[in-house]
Amino acid sequence: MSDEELPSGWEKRLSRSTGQHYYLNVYTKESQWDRPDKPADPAGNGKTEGPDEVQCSHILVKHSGSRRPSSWRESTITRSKAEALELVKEYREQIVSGEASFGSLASKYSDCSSAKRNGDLGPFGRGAMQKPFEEAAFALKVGQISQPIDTDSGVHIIQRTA
Ligand SMILES: O=C(O)CN(Cc1ccccc1)C(=O)c1nc(-c2ccccc2)[nH]c1C(=O)O
Repeated sequence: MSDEELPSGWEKRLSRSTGQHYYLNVYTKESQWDRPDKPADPAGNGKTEGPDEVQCSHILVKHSGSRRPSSWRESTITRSKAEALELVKEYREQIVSGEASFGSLASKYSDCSSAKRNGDLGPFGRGAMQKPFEEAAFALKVGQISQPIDTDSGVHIIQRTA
C-alpha cells in the first residue's frame, strides 16, 4: 500500500527528534508509529489524558552507545553511558539547588542542537519525540524537572516550561 493510499482519517507525519514517520488520527490527535491498516476511529479510545501539547527544554548528554555519538560540542563522543548518567545527575543537582539555571547548563553542556536555544525544544504533541522522552515530558507539571531519561540519542533531563 503506497503512502497516498493511507486509510481515511490518518495523516503521515515526520518526527523531529527521530527522523522517523508516525501516523496521526486527525479526529482524536492520537498518534502511532505503526502504519494504520483501517480508517481512523473518529471517537478514538479517549485513552490519552492530559494536554495535547507541552513545551520543554532538555539537557542531552550523549555517550558511546548513542545512535549518533557526535554533537556540536564533540565530534566523537566516547564517554560511557554510566559517565553520561553521572553528568546529568550532577547537572540536575546544580539546577535543583539553585546553583545554576537549566538554560545556562543546557547552553554549555547539552549535546543537542537545542543547546543554542538554552535547551528549548518548543511546543510538541504526542508522536513527535522518542517514546521514553514523550512519556516523561507529558508526565511533568509545568516547571518540574524529570529524573534522567534514556533514549536512543543519549541520557536526558527534561524541564516542562509550558
Ligand atoms: O538520534 C539520532 O539518530 C540523531 N539524533 C536525532 C537528531 C539529530 C539532529 C537533529 C535533531 C535530532 C540525535 O542524536 C539527537 N536527538 C535529539 C533529541 C532527542 C530527544 C528529544 C529532543 C532532541 N537531539 C539530537 C541532536 O543530535 O541534536
